[in-house]
Amino acid sequence: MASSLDGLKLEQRHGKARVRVARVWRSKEAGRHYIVEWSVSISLLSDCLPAYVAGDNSDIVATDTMKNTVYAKAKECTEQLSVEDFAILLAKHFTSFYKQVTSAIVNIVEKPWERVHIDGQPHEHGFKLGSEKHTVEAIVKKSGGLELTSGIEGLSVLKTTKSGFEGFIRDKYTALPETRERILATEVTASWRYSYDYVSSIPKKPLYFMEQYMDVKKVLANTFFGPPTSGVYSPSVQSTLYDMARAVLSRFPDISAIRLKMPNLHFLPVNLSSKDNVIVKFDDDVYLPTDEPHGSIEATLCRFWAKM
Ligand SMILES: O=c1[nH]c(=O)c2[nH]c(=O)[nH]c2[nH]1
Repeated sequence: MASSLDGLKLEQRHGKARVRVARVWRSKEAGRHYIVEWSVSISLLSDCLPAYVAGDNSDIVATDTMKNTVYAKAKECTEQLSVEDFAILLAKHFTSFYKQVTSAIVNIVEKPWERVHIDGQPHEHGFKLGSEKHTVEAIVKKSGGLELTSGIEGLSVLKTTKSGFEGFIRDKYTALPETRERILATEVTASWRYSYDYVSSIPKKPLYFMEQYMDVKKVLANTFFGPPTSGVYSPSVQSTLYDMARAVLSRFPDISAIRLKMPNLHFLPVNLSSKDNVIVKFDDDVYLPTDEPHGSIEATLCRFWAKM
C-alpha cells in the first residue's frame, strides 16, 4: 500500500506471521480421521495511514484479530479442504470484511502428516511426519482478483548414476575433471503459478489443488529419476531442471509458470593416500557428502504470455 506525504512515499503492510493451527476432520460413518497442520502468515494492504503518521489506530485491523480469524475460519471449515482453498478463503475474508483492506496476502506452509499403514492397512487415526512441505501463496484483491502460487519445499532426491558434467569452460582456475559418472543430489524447491485470475474462476471440485500438488510432485520426481530400470542420463543440473519444468508445463494446462531451485549437493570422490601407500582409491564407491559449498541453480519457465 503506497501513499504520498509531502513529497515522500510510504509503502506499508501489516499482518501476523506463523500462526500455527491444526484441524482434524472426523468422518461420521467410518472411524477415519483426517488432519492438517498449517503455519499461516497474513499480510494486509490497507488504508491505515493515520496509524503511521498520526498515532490514530482507528483503521487498523489488529494482528491479534488476524490470528484469531485463522482459528475461527478453521473451525468453520467443517469439510476437509486443500491448503490453497483455505488460503483463498482467509484472504477473501479480509478483503471483503474490512473496507480498509484492499489486498490480502496469505502464505501457508503445510506439514506433511501422512497416514501410517500397519501390516499394509491404512490406520484410521495414526500419522507420521513425511519430509517435503506443501506451500501456498494466495493474493486476493478487493475486486476478487487472484494470484495463486503453490509449491514444494525440501524435496530431497538423489541418484547414484546416470549423471555427468562435461564440456564446460576450462581455464587456468579450472580443476574439476569432466565426468559421465557421478552422484546427482539436490533439494528441490518448486513454486508454480496457477492461471486462475479471479477467486470466482477456481475449480469447485473439492480437494482439486491437493490432487494437483500430488501430481506435480510425481511429475517432478519421475522426470528427475527417469524409468525405474534404465533411468535417464543427466548432462547437468541445468538440463534436468529444464526437463522437470517443461514436463510440468506440458502436463498441467492450468499452470502458467514454474520456478525451480535445485542446489547441486556435491558427493566428492574420496581418494586418500599417505606418503608411502594408497589408503582409499576412488572407484565410484566411497564419497564425501557435502552441502557447503553447493552449486546453486535456479530458473523460472513460463508460458509466453504469463508472469510468475
Ligand atoms: O550440473 C552441474 N552444473 C554446473 O553448473 C556445475 N558446476 C560444477 O562445478 N559442477 C556442475 N554441475
